[in-house]
Amino acid sequence: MTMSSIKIECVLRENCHCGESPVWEEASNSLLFVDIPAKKVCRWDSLSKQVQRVTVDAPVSSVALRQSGGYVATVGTKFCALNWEDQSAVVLATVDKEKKNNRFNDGKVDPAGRYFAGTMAEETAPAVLERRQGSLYSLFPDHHVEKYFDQVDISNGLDWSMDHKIFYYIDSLSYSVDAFDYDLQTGKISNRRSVYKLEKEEQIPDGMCIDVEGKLWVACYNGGRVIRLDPETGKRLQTVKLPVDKTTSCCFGGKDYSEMYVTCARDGLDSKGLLQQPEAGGIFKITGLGVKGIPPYPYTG
Ligand SMILES: O=C(O)[C@H](O)[C@@H](O)[C@H](O)[C@H](O)CO
Ligand SMILES: [Zn+2]
Repeated sequence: MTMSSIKIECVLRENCHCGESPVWEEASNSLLFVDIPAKKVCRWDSLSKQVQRVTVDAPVSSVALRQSGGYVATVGTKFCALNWEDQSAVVLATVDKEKKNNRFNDGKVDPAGRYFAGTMAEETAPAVLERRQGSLYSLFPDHHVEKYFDQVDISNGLDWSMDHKIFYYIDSLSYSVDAFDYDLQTGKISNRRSVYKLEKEEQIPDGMCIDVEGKLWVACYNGGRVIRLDPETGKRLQTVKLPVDKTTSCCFGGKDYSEMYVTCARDGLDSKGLLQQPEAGGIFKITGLGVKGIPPYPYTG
């Protein structure tokens, strides 16, 4: 029998307007993340506890590792390469050129090194935006872009099954976690279906990651929690509540990927909410979950 001793700790009081896209970088013992409206990519060193920040020229919605060094990020409607040393961003591709109010949102690299990311209309307030303006794309290693579908409200969490045969995806305002069959060789998706519908108190599904047992962890915006789902049975297995409401995304990291890191937002809280949740916008670490994650895949282009 194993005793559950879950511990939740705010490891960094960053006051992010909208923290997102946590990614563990094993080589530097660091957590990468972004603050979307602040246009910042951040790197928190878990050993020294120091943060480095790079400011870019548009809202930055996701960051990922790059095999050849540095990072890739989605900035505005551009896929960019980010050089950490000189803080420069080079555009690799642009999407949604005719949609001036759009920006990228969540993104993640697939097991073959393609960078998937979707778009959305810019919000006037959290979850308030022109609907069905977004699309899902991926940047291939040769820098060409493929579009999968349009009509997306808020393109959000994404990950792949352990056998790489399923792609999981969240369009937040559908209140559903969806699955597609995935062809790793070609990067093609097919056969969309829902694997979980959020309950009312779970609020809005946002970022997502998978664990080694193939279960999905979904951060619930306004729900102040991450939930663990079994995509095969459609059942929720676990709820872990956090002391902040606007939980946006999660990833595994730390020693052997046994810790979970959770980002959250400050934007959208009123003055009372800010007083009640002083750590809103910080980075949280959850230990004692008893399940590990997997290393992030690097972009191979
Ligand atoms: O973090 C994101 O993915 C979006 O950019 C946010 O704006 C929230 O998700 C949204 O407001 C709630 O759905
Ligand atoms: Zn998100």
